[in-house]
This record gives sequence, C-alpha cells and structure tokens, in this order.
Amino acid sequence: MQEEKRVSMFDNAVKQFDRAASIMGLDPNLREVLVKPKRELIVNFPVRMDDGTTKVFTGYRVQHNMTLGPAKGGIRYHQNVTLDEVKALAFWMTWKSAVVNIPYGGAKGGVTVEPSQLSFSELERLSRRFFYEIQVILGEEIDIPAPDVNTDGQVMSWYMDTYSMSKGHTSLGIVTGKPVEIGGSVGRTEATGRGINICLQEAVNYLRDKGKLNKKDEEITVAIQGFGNVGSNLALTLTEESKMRLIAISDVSGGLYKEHGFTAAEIRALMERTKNRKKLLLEVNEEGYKEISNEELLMLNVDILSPCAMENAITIDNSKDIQAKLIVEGANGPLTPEADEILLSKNVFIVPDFLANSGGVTVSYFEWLQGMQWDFWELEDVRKALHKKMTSAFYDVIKTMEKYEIDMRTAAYIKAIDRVATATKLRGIYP
Ligand SMILES: NC(=O)c1ccc[n+]([C@@H]2O[C@H](COP(=O)([O-])OP(=O)(O)OC[C@H]3O[C@@H](n4cnc5c(N)ncnc54)[C@H](O)[C@@H]3O)[C@@H](O)[C@H]2O)c1
Repeated sequence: MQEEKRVSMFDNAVKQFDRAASIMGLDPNLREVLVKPKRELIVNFPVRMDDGTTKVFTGYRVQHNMTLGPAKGGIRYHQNVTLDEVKALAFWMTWKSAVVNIPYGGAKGGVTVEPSQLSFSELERLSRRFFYEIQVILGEEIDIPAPDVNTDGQVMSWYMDTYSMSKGHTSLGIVTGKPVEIGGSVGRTEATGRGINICLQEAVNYLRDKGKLNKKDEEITVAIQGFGNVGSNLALTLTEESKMRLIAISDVSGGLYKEHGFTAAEIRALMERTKNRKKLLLEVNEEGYKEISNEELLMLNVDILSPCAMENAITIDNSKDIQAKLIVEGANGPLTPEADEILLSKNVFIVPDFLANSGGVTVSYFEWLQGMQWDFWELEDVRKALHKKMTSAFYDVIKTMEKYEIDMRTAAYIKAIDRVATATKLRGIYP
C-alpha cells in the first residue's frame, strides 16, 4: 500500500525562515546550523492506569536552539502530537524568544494522549513519569518547560515537584507557569493579552506618525475574536487603559456586538461569567448586545481586528472581505499564508503572532528570574518590565521593516535570525 504523503509542519515553518534568510543574505553554512534542531528526544513510558492495567505512552522533547540561553517552550498533551509538530513548535520558540530579546533558545514538548480520558490521578502519574523521562535533558539553566495545550498550573506543580524530589531540594527555575503560591509570577495570566495590547497601541502610534491613520483614540474601533485567556485579557487591558472602542468580541459559541463599545466593567463581568470555559453567548442573554457570528465579526467595518482564538481563522476565502486596516495576531498562525498575501496586497498592516503574543514567554522569563533569585516582584514591576521589553521589540522590528522595505512578519524573522546568527558567529563552531 502506498504511504499517504503528509505535509510536514516543520518543512512549512522552515519555508517562512528561508524567505527571511534570503532577503537578509544569510550565510548558507549558518542557515544549516540554525534550521536543524539541536536535540530530539522520544520517550516511550509506562503508566499504571486506575483499573490495574499498564499503558505505554509516547512523548517528545525537542530543543531547537540553545545559543542565546536555556531552551524554553511549553509541553502539550494532545492525541495528535507528533515529532514533526513538536519540532515545528520548538523552531518557532527560538524566533519568538529572539525577537523579544530574552536570553532563551527554543524548545517544545508533548505527549500523544487524549487527557480528557484520564482520571486526575492517571494524569498525575503520566505527568510525573513523563517529566522524569525527559529530565535527562532538562535543567534550570538548560531547558525550562511551561504550559501549552491541555497542561496548566497543576501539571507544572507536579513537574516541579518531581524534579525537586530527584534533586533533593526545591527547584523553582525548572518550569514556568506555576501557581503563584509555589513560585509563579503575578501578572503571568494576563501577560499575553497585555502584550498584544502594547503592540496594538504602538502600531496605532506608528501608523498615525506615518499619516496612515488619522483618527483619535475615541474614534478607533476594535474587534477581538476569541474570549479565552488571550482574547479576554486583551479586551480588558484595551478597555481599561485606552479610549479605543471595543465593539465586538466572540468565542466558539458566537459573538456579541455593541455599537458604543464595551466598558472595562462589562468585560470584567463577562470574564467572570465565562470562567471555567463557559460559553459567552450561553452566559449572556440580556438587552444591549447584538448577536453576530464569528464570520461576521471578522468582516466588520472596524479599524483594528485581533484574531485571538485559533490557527487558520482567516483564509483565502474570507480575507477578501476583511475591512480592518490593522490586524494584530493574538493566536498562533491565525492567517493562512494565502490570506497573509491577500491582506498585504490590500495594504493591511499586520503585526505578526510571534511578536504580538510574546508577552507570555516574556513574563515566563521574569518568573524564572524570580525563582532563580528567590525574590518576588510586585505586579507593577512585572507590568513595567513587560512594557519595556515589548515596546523595544516592536520598534526593533519596525526599524528592520523600514530598512529592508518588507512586511512586519518577514522583518520580525530577520531581526530574530540576526540575533541568533550573530551569537552563533561570535561563539564559533566547537571544536
Ligand atoms: N495563553 C497564552 O499565554 C498564549 C501565548 C501565546 C499564544 N497563544 C495562542 O493564542 C490562542 C488562544 O489561546 P488561549 O490561551 O486564549 O486559549 P483558550 O483555550 O483560553 O481560548 C480560546 C478561545 O477561542 C475560542 N474559540 C475556539 N474555537 C473557536 C472558533 N472556531 N471560533 C471562534 N472562537 C473560537 C474559544 O471559545 C475561547 O474563547 C492559541 O492560538 C494559542 O496558541 C496563547
């Protein structure tokens, strides 16, 4: 039987890299070094199930690049996790850390499992055994995991405890995304949404300076797709800290539209009601809001659109009808490559995902710093440091964009690749 030909996610990721590499004239020898993952670990490990049987699961940890510092990236539990996917995600983490200029390389991990089919204690046994298995390549200054799809503060607590038990002392720096009670950072939960808002505000300032946006904040309208951790925290910081009008929000159940804009108090109330994955539309059935579909939200006549739900939300089919002049990508990969091209040809200004949503990894870095020093910051310190990191990353990419006269996504790649390439050249090839 002929084997089905699959599109490799890793090969696709490398294509984006190659476009930037050719524009910046990257040395082909360096290209080879920067593309290939440094380490790929596959582990098959047994877990005792509640019914007395034993199941063997497969997990991965890939360290893509460790030139700028320890490898950093989440661990996901999902039935579709493959080595190819983990490699691609680790590759992107290298460029995300480099673009926001934190001293980390890129890594990612995963276990092929459907976690909803595990009991709480099976989940704990799987998490502890998996972490123990991959511990051979981890360390507080080597590789620092974090939450990703279907892993959370509880799983991070088990990881931290498992590692600490084998070392004989508490090691806070081994994972980030921990609950605040055991060394997590204040401000981590809101960090990705807050960071997207920082990029959104700076993009508006930039477009105004260039004469491409002639509106006051009060006149600017915004729509946000997705009301999970990322979308809701973006909605909150936007309505709390700017005068722009957020007129539409949505989740998987559909969207809400409010012509005069949502207030911060309304967003807070909606966040409270949709806690624990409750659906937006099912929780809200009062006057004052108009219901719209997710497709309608994307096509609204707004100035700014921020897709914060899932990948491939904007495709070749719906991109032609998008009216927003500025798109700030909150989710990972919300635009297909074809949609990206169409929107760029319509002169839409796009702030790319790995810059816009890097607030999460940035505050993870702050959590790691706090854990390594056993010294914990106030919320205001975290917010101030995040603002400084994100604005300087934003303008570093803008400068690169203007230098090469390219789009912001390619510029972000060039800036990130340049940082890792320069470090690689300075360090040289050992021996
Ligand atoms: N959480 C982080 O710190 C973080 C950091 C970087 C990137 N991201 C990316 O941001 C995106 C969102 O992450 P999150 O943590 O907010 O996830 P989440 O699970 O908390 O929320 C996802 C939201 O998207 C909505 N949604 C799902 N399918 C939808 C659909 N078909 N149409 C409209 N809405 C839909 C859900 O209802 C929910 O409101 C993902 O792409 C994630 O990889 C998250």
